[in-house]
Amino acid sequence: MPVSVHPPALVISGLAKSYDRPVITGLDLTVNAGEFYALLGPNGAGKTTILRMVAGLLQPDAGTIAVFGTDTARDPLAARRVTAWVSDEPMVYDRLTPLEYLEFVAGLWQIPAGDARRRARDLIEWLGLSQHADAFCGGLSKGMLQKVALAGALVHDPRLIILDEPLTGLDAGSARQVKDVLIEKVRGGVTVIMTTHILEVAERMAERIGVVSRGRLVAEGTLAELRARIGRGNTSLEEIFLDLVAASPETAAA
Ligand SMILES: Nc1ncnc2c1ncn2[C@@H]1O[C@H](COP(=O)(O)OP(=O)(O)OP(=O)(O)O)[C@@H](O)[C@H]1O
Repeated sequence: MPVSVHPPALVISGLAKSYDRPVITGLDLTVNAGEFYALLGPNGAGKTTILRMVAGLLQPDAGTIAVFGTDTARDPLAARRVTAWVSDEPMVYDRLTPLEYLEFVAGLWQIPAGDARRRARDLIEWLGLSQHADAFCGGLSKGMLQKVALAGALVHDPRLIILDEPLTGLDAGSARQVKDVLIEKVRGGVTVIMTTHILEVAERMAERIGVVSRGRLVAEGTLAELRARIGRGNTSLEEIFLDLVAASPETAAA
């Protein structure tokens, strides 16, 4: 099948994954290029499992995932080259400074040393880490490490950024910096998909919102579309979210 000139950033079809029981059960999801998309859902709904499969860290049992038209099973490296994955558990090397860590990651992507140093310095400044650029990561707070991990994920200039709960544990200032970086990226044409339990963040930042319940997408749309779907005007996202999850057949079956 020929690949379209402007494929969506992400197309998931019929995705399924079981652990000791089915967790993702036939998920279809499309995110357009350049979109800011928020994935919401109750604890255990399967959001992290979905994103880990998109990032190539977990093998689906069934279904396909295409990133900018590239099937992640057929050409995982090409898909990873354009994707950034930011886990909710930042993992960086304790005995490296943020600057060294970013240069190391850039090296893995075979970015020339001079270029790597420039990108690393820019990201460190952008995320307000300049004061800590030369301290060992092992001595940084969790919030700072989250920002270092985010910088590490951005160093190869990905076109799709996938983040799992990127704002949890960040103070107001750091959360602002991370939000600004993501908004700036979307303005530059990058696609951002993130999970969040902070509904206000989804409401303010995301162009479209997907609600996952028990491994399925139970609703999707702009805030206005979700409001219209539950038939109530001027309702908060929190109320919409609770209504949608409660009304989903998966919840009713449970
Ligand atoms: N490695 C694993 N082995 C067995 N079960 C798992 C594993 N990882 C996740 N699960 C189960 O899969 C389900 C979905 O988990 P997942 O972490 O994807 O949900 P989530 O929507 O990201 O939840 P949260 O909002 O709490 O982070 C949960 O019931 C979880 O216990």
